[in-house]
Amino acid sequence: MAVPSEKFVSQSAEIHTDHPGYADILTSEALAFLARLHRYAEPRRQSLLQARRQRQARYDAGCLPDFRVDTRAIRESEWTVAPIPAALQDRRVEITGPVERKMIINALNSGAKVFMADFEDSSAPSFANQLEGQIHLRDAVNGTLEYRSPEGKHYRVGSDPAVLVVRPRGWHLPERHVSVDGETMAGALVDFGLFVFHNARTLQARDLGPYFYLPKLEAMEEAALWDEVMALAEDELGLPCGSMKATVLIETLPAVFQMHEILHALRRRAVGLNCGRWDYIFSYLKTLRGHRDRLLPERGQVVMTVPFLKAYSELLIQTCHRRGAFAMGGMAAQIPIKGDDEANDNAMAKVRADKLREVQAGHDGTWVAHPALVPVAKEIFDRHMPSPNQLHVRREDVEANRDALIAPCGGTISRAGFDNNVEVALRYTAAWLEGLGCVPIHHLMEDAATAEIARAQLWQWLHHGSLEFPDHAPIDFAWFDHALAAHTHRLRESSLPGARRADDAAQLLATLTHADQLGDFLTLPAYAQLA
Ligand SMILES: CC(=O)SCCNC(=O)CCNC(=O)[C@H](O)C(C)(C)COP(=O)(O)OP(=O)(O)OC[C@H]1O[C@@H](n2cnc3c(N)ncnc32)[C@H](O)[C@@H]1OP(=O)(O)O
Ligand SMILES: O=CC(=O)O
Ligand SMILES: [Mg+2]
Repeated sequence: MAVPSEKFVSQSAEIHTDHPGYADILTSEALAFLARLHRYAEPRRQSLLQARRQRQARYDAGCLPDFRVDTRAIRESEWTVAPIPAALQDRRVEITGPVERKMIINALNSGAKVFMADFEDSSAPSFANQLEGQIHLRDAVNGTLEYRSPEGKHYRVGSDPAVLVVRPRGWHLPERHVSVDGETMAGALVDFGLFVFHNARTLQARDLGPYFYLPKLEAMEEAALWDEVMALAEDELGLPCGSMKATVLIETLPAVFQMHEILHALRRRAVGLNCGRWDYIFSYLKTLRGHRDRLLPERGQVVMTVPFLKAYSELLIQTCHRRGAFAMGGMAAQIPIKGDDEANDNAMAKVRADKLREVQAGHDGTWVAHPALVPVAKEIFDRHMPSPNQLHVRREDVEANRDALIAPCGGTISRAGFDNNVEVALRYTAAWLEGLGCVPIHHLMEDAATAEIARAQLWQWLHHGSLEFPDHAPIDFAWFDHALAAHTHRLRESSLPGARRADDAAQLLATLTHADQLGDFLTLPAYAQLA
């Protein structure tokens, strides 16, 4: 049913929506709060994004990332993060997922210690998705979240739910439906601002946060801006300073060289760092896009035991534990496979091996993508981590070695690996344009980060030229164009997620892959086409 467009105006914050149900999220007080956050943070956000571009220009000109000289004192002096709240002391298994009503209930009831409600990698940020997510989270915090499926199954949050941690969008993404003083707001501040405005006091009254995961940071100054935004919000909402807590995803290559600095910038509220391995691999590709000697092989070969990823995860553990913060592991891409026991056993064995590596290396917890994986990961962490965390594992054997962190990664590019990247990038982008931020493809969880790897690898392999498949056939644009046309046809004719947007996704992928420069984010041009 068509509903009239509503327009809310409050102290220069303007929002357009066709859904009357958003009125109790987009109250004039909430919009005024968003406007204050925007005015405080926007000039700095813009200059931080500019600093990213300047850094990348230096890498493109041949420089390699390294530890900072000007922040040596932070790395070398002794300090720790502020005490960590009781609710976050044991994070052995964290489930992540989009902010969809049924999935939130399932995640909260999954037996995981933490649920990361995701406005980021697993969300296609249509205004409807983001605002409905806010409604669902508000209902979850108020204890009223329920869902009745079309089959009549009734979903309700149980008595011992996971602790809620929210991941807003990264600093780079705009929210074009919200403007202040004629400027488009940052998606990050809209997600963060609406969540804290509606829930912070309720959570605080229950000694439960608000708690956040902060994605895609590249520098300590970006962490400092988050710290100040949270301090401003605490002040505005009457919360004690430092009551909002943050776990930072170390998922960009520049950030791995500033882990102490990032924790230091957030030290009154930092509780840990997380190995966001998929964006980290994407960032390795993007940061080193001009360096032919650092091409990556096909995605299946870039596993956590290759030298540059092993060095990253071990240095993260050492850094966190020296500072009294938790070192969270990351996401294995395997999900349960229905109707094929052998394939499912193999997938579960891969998840188990990944979690065993993490707990034995010293991680304090890990991520899973699906409720059926909670007991799998929990069993491993329970067996190898009897205490709530392993802050005592100091990993003093680990060396902060720049060359190890950017070590080239040997391997091959098979036709199947190339073809899989075309299929994943296409199908994910098409599903995203339909409003789905996470989809299973060939029994793997695919989200924005994994799709970024797929399309960045295609660009890298094609633009560095003279690469060959193992049978010596050239890896060239003719092969790419042919594979893209074949997958687009197949998707368009299917009933898979993304079928309706197959052609739009194909056009976007072709443009990005043929472009002279590797685009910063797939989701930026795609956002222009998202409803
Ligand atoms: C790189 C990163 O950033 S990783 C973090 C971001 N990525 C994620 O969070 C991944 C989240 N996972 C998902 O979205 C899903 O698991 C998918 C898309 C991969 C697979 O979803 P589906 O195909 O629906 O899985 P499946 O059919 O097996 O689901 C079975 C049940 O589990 C539920 N479920 C699946 N994944 C989740 C989850 N992450 N959280 C809560 N519930 C879930 C389904 O809703 C379904 O519930 P129901 O039985 O009550 O109907
Ligand atoms: O956000 C997590 C990642 O792996 O990327
Ligand atoms: Mg990520």
